[in-house]
Amino acid sequence: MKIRGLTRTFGGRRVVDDVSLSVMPGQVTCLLGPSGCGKSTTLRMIAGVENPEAGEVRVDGQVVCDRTVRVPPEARSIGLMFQDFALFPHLDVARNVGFGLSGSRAEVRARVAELLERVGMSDHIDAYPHELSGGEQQRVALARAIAPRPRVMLMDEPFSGLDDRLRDDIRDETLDVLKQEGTAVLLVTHEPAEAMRMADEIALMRDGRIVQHGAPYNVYNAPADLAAAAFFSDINVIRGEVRGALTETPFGQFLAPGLPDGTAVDIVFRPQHVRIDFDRGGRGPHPTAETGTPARGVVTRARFMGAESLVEFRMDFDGSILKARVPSVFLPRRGTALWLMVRRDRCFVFPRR
Ligand SMILES: Nc1ncnc2c1ncn2[C@@H]1O[C@H](COP(=O)(O)OP(=O)(O)OP(=O)(O)O)[C@@H](O)[C@H]1O
Repeated sequence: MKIRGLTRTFGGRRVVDDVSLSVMPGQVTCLLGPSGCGKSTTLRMIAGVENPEAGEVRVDGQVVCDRTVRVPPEARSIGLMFQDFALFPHLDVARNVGFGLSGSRAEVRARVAELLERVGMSDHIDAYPHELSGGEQQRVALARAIAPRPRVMLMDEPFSGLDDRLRDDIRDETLDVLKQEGTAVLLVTHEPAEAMRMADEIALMRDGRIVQHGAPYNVYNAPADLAAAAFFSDINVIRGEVRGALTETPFGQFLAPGLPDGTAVDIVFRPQHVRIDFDRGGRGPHPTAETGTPARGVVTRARFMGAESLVEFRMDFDGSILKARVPSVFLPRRGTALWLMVRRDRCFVFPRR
């Protein structure tokens, strides 16, 4: 599936602004962004229930929507799975799944049986939706959505109604089924963890635009800007200024390639890339190439989180607060002086906006 230049305005505001992306068969792209950034509107235009002002949608190379063509939603070979896209309450599982299928009764019955087997619901073929748990209903909804073999599946927060444990299982199972079918999947979510778990590609959306697009690893480890970094985790920010393609900070020098002298920059790093070490009579550990110069801070808060501790420091150099995530064998007391170092290869330098 390929979309190009999709644009939609509501009340004079461009809620979707020139959005382009493509999803290959058997691939999952997550449209990730905060509430209200235009994700659902994008999906609705692809599905055909909302009309774009500009742009084009292609499924398998065929135009299903542009300035002149408007293929109706049911003829686009697009399946939908939305959180509130309920099963028909008055139909049993078999008839829910077979609802949109054409062919002889025997063919429909065979396809329904195959799909229910695939999603592990064969034992519930005669059940009605109210007799099923949320997870079971979701499995049936998946079987129903893939029954007509759509080339594209659009999913809008489809797992948000499920509790955490179940959600992980259903996500993985759903992905397996869609990959086996070779469906191109576009999944909308506002949860970075969900996107990273499910996506081959993440398209990060903000204010109606795609601000970054790439594999989860790359989007997480090479964010396009400060907001993109902050969307995936807590971040620490220290300020600097560029001199000779470098910026000097209490943690040592950082490269600022391509930025002219005098540019104000934010040096950004995630709490898990902070190392801590003991105070040795007012001195810290030696600087290293990996972690640069240590800087001293005093613990203002430390929380035990199971696998790790979240520790906050007030830094000696300017009184600012920095956060560190460290293995939970460390749970320093409030008021303890410690030395912080940051993984230099995990810091991002952005011009300040
Ligand atoms: N039919 C409509 N009329 C007017 N404004 C609309 C309409 N549909 C959406 N909007 C506005 O467009 C913006 C984007 O909405 P959209 O539902 O696409 O965002 P979203 O990123 O999916 O958010 P959420 O995750 O909360 O659903 C919002 O400000 C919303 O209020």
